[in-house]
Amino acid sequence: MNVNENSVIEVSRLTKKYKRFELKDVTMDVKQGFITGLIGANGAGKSTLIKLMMGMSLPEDGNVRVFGQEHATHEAEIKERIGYVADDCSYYEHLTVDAMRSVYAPFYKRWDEQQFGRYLDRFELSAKAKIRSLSKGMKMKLSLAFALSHHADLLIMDEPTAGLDPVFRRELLEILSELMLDERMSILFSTHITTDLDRVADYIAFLNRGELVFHESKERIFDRYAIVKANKELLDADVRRIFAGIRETSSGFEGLTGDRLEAERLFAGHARIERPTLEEIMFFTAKGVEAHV
Ligand SMILES: Nc1ncnc2c1ncn2[C@@H]1O[C@H](COP(=O)(O)OP(=O)(O)OP(=O)(O)O)[C@@H](O)[C@H]1O
Repeated sequence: MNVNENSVIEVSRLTKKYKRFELKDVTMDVKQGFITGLIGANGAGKSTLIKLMMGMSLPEDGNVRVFGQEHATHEAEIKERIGYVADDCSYYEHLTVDAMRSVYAPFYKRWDEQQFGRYLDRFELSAKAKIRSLSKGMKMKLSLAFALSHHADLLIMDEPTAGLDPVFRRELLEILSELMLDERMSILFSTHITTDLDRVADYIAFLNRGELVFHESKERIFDRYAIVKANKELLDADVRRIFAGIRETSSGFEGLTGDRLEAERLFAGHARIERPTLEEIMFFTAKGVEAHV
């Protein structure tokens, strides 16, 4: 596979099988200098994909390159350059924040003690606090402080906003925007709170039941997708085929299409055609065309 100069992560035809779940044939990249949001409902496979990207689990098929290299041969160099926030934020609970720092810091050549101190202050975390005494949100902040204190080139966060109050969620998004002022920085974060991405993401990758539905720039997604609202009589078999998901009511229907131009042609003057939110794209795609409400 050719290494794309502009991608920090490239995954190609990635497949991972669990007993009751399969991540199927996923090909995508994470572009350097941009924020990529990974969206999908609970259980869609976001953490599975991130763990494969991190080299923490091995695929049945396909391959992963980070900074153009493979984990099998360059694990230490790759890890050094990634700031990782896991979904479970697992630490040695009996340690203090400071003791945890002395376990964590030696793994990173570019560990920056002052930077870590600044983040602890910013997040109002005490170095003396026992980790077990921290709330879920505070542990997430601590995890972020660690991830941001070794001058990583790539930040990967698995559901960083889950369990956080709206004030800190907004602060996190501000931090991400600050980080992006360094144009070499790249960020991938997964979330099912899609409103977080409306503001900051440049690219969106959408996983549904283990399959990549799209990976495109946010502008392109909103150009391409549309919600059509019309009377039920217009919903014949021919029309159904343009929808990724349909919600029917007693008199009308709402449908999501990935082909706005085709919808405008078919429904000219007979339907309302609106711009969907990411949440609506997720909802309708997960429901599919057979859904009735
Ligand atoms: N180690 C494992 N063994 C077996 N099944 C697993 C394992 N890890 C994940 N799964 C299953 O794979 C599916 C996808 O899980 P995953 O955690 O990747 O989803 P997710 O999109 O991150 O969901 P959430 O938003 O709930 O965290 C789930 O059905 C989960 O039960």
